[in-house]
Amino acid sequence: MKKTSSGADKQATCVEKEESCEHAVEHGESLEAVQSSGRQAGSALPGSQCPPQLRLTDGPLGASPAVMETMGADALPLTVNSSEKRDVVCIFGTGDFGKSLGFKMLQCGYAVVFGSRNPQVSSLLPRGAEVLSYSEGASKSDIIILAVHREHYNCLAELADHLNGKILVDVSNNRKINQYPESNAEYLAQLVPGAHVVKAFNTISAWALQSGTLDASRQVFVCGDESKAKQRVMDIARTLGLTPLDQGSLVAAKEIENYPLKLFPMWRLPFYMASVLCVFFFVYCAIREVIYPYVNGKTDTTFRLAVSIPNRVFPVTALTLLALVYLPGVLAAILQLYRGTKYRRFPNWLDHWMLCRKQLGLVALGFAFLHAVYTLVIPIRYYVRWRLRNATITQALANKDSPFSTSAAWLSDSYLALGILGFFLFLLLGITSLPSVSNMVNWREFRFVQSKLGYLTLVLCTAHTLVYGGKRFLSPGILRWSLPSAYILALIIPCTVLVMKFILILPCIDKTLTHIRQGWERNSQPSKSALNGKPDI
Ligand SMILES: NC(=O)C1=CN([C@@H]2O[C@H](COP(=O)(O)OP(=O)(O)OC[C@H]3O[C@@H](n4cnc5c(N)ncnc54)[C@H](OP(=O)(O)O)[C@@H]3O)[C@@H](O)[C@H]2O)C=CC1
Ligand SMILES: [Cu+2]
Repeated sequence: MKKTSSGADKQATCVEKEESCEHAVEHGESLEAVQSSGRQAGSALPGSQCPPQLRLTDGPLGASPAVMETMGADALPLTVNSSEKRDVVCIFGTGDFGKSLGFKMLQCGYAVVFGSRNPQVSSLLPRGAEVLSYSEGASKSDIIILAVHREHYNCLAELADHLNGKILVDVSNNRKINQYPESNAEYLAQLVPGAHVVKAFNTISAWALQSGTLDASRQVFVCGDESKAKQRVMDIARTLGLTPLDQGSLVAAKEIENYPLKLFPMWRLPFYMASVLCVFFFVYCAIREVIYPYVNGKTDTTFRLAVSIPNRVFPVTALTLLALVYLPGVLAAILQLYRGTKYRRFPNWLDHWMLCRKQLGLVALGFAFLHAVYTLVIPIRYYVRWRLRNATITQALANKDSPFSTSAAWLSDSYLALGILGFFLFLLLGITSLPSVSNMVNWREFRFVQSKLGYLTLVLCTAHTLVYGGKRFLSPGILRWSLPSAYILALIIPCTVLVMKFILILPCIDKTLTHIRQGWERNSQPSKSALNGKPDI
């Protein structure tokens, strides 16, 4: 989310955020959907990738004596047509990032001029690039990419005259989060006030640019105060086959600089929730299925710790996590109904929870997958084969046969069918949330899959667990030390979510909620806090 400084801006951001949340809540899907529509808008245009491979034999600026060695045979620059006039881009700094970016730009048809402290000794630069001093390089282009560390920006103050009116692209990163009071881009803007500073490319690694493995990091977050300058940088990013995302004014640079330093920010909460659930259910099942039999009958059932108990913990965790994907949407809807307006911020914890729903869903899918694998090995387990054999022998010795029970067959088959269908839809949800797939579907399709199919998955998986309980469900015999089976606990959150959702879609409640989401407010007086831009919570 864009960082803004003024109160009015803050309000705009707040409303914008709630708009997104509102959509998300309305349809119960992940906010990723909201982001995905932005992604689509900013995604690389078809055909904006590097042009067909035609070798450049000579730089557009003429082969200067400073043209350096090649970066290897496969690193030869490729371009459209050497006779075509190409944009000239200047890169300051001939380090790892400068070289890799220059190489990629040459490949994509740009003319590249490097600015270096020592143009004569810079080596291993891509063929076709010219190397000049900083001031000479700056005079060749009106767009200059600074592939230099922030610590060395002070030398740019001397070049201020050469940089006036130019677009300066800051690509720098820091070693620590919030290392300096102001962002590197803002610091640069202070050093060279006459230039238009744009922050971009800091989330792309030099290695990815050079090796072409850009799958993981195609997104380029761009921010700057001058919109034309920003547009030009975004055009360059598109031409390089990247996906530029406009993050607003230069104030956003601080957040953009922190991105590469954050380790899985959106995955932390899902992993934390999953770990807590796993540990809790593992200990719970161990008490019921290992410690209880030992205390009561001195039976050693520790072997259950390897397969039986994990195969209880995984499905129970998967189902609880899946319900936790849909719980914040329901809570947000209730909050909006209670407040009678959508123009108030959700509490931070709810906001954060909403934002990591996609990750929560994917972690849940991982556990569901483990449950499927563990279930497949059940027939080859020694314990299971031993029990089957024993039951058969006992029956044979007693000369008895067990009558076929249609209801038991129905229960077992419905349990399996619900599980298989639930898992299939779960997989479908996971696949459609991948950026490569979500970029291919439109906003309506994405919403349909993540919301309608999502709830259907939750219904099927909850039903799968209910049928598993079957007739034993409420029999007191399944209590051990008054503890019910883990699957009964696992049903609490999913059933609560489904009941709440069911109430929310009742016509009378749904109508009010839809009104609120369309901007209607119960108290017609505008909220004071909404006017001065302060969050309510
Ligand atoms: N490496 C990466 O994967 C990424 C790097 N970045 C950012 O790109 C910038 C450059 O990184 P990288 O190329 O890895 O760094 P390097 O250390 O490899 O290169 C930095 C370059 O800065 C120039 N420079 C200018 N003034 C000085 C000085 N006083 N002392 C030393 N060097 C100076 C040098 O070029 P010359 O000798 O030609 O003047 C040097 O080669 C950094 O801000 C970094 O945060 C961003 C994303 C990824
Ligand atoms: Cu199951």
